[in-house]
Amino acid sequence: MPEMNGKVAIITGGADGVGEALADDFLNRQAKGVYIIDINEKQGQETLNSLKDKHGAGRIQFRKCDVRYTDLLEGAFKDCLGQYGQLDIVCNNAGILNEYTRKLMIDINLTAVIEGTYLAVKYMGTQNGGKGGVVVNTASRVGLSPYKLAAVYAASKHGIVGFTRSVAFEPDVLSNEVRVVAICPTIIDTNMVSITLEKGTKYIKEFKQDIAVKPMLKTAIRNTDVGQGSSIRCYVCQGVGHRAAQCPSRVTDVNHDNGEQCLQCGAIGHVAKFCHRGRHRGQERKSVKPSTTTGAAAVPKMIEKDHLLLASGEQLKVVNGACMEQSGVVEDRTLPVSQGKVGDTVVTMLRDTECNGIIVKKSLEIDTPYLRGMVEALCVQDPIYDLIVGNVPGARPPDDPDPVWNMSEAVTTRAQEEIWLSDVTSTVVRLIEDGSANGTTRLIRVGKDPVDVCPPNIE
Ligand SMILES: NC(=O)C1=CN([C@@H]2O[C@H](COP(=O)(O)OP(=O)(O)OC[C@H]3O[C@@H](n4cnc5c(N)ncnc54)[C@H](O)[C@@H]3O)[C@@H](O)[C@H]2O)C=CC1
Ligand SMILES: CCCCC/C=C\C=C\C(=O)C/C=C\C/C=C\CCCC(=O)O
Repeated sequence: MPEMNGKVAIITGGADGVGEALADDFLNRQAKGVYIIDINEKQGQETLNSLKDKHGAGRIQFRKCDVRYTDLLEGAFKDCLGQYGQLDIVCNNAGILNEYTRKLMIDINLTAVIEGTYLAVKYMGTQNGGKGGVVVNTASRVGLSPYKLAAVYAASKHGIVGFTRSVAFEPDVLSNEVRVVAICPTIIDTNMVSITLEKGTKYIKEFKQDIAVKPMLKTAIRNTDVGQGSSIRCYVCQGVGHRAAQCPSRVTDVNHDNGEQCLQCGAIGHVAKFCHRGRHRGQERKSVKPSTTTGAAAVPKMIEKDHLLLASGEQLKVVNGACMEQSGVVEDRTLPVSQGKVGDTVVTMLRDTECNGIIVKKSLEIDTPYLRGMVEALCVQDPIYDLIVGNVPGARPPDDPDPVWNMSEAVTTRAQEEIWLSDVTSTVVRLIEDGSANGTTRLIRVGKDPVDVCPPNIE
């Protein structure tokens, strides 16, 4: 994939599991160099050799280092820069799950991630001779909500999430042109799972009961030999005897070329979340028609798996399938979900690239990090979020919310309003309660266009 072309990445905890898979993926995407840091020398050498066999010797390095020692970690950063002359991406990924060694776990999972982030700013920052770059901190699903079977681990991951969300907007970090993001995966069948269930927690029985009632998680670890030690197992295909880096099934996975049709640009060979064509040109996307022209036919009736079933019978994929549990409950905080305001009401909003309109419960004016001003909107009784901002003119891309937007200070100056509204003046729309017996909300189009009332049963 071209976007990694010529980039150099450091990956901590890269000898195994998620880090190893990241290394392999970056190399497949034509990264210029991947520099693996890991405390496990034997595993590191093994991974180094297998990645060299696969990708060639010059593009992969391994350095034994315990991330808890910041001076040693800094030595590795310097060595990487010496080897490749540049650094563009830092993945602070090393982590453990052991509820019996609490301080150690916080040191590795949280403190080392914090130090690794500041080292990344120091060595990639534009004010320090670098070209800027990206920091990717590996948190977890349990960094976003409580997890009673691994409380200290969950605390360390909550710490990563809180730190990442804060440091990303630290003035020094912004001015150095370093982006800082976190990833929050749910359970992945790496050695971490088998090791944890062997000696990292006393709640093995509870964990097994937990996953037994969660089909998605059960699938994710379906072949883990709990308590059988750490035999080499591929977490991609679940097969024994090879690692993810050597997994034959990864070839298509890495290229995202599985014959599926992209909902954004219509092309075959990639899915919407990997679509680059539509990325900053939301208006070209064609998965959902603009709201006011669709009327009742486009009103979502119910969620079925990862689709909205429309009254017309049409099915629309509304958000990434990964966020839909089989129960139909949407719960994935890794989506671009933010707080926003509709009038004076604080709402949870989703910046949804699979949608071309705006969906609100009731709205006159919105104020969010992705879009502000009067909007044309589809009114739905129970949307999956109070406010969904699709690919309407003026909407910022999901990975580029307004960095200075602050909910508590969300006030609009007249000058700002004019700028924000410049794109939408032809169809300024008001949502009103029509006061009819059934309480139906109607869309009333005002502004430059003649007044036009949408079908009454739009809910
Ligand atoms: N496996 C899972 O279900 C999930 C894992 N994660 C996170 O993903 C990250 C990677 O985990 P996995 O690949 O699953 O585990 P893993 O155990 O397969 O890999 C972790 C790597 O980190 C290295 N490491 C541990 N302590 C270190 C230290 N002090 N210094 C340097 N390297 C060290 C290990 O040697 C190992 O190679 C961790 O931060 C973990 O918390 C997040 C969500 C789910
Ligand atoms: C208590 C034993 C946990 C063993 C799992 C091993 C590693 C997990 C690493 C994580 O980061 C955890 C990710 C997800 C949590 C696992 C199950 C969560 C069930 C969460 C839920 O209730 O949906």
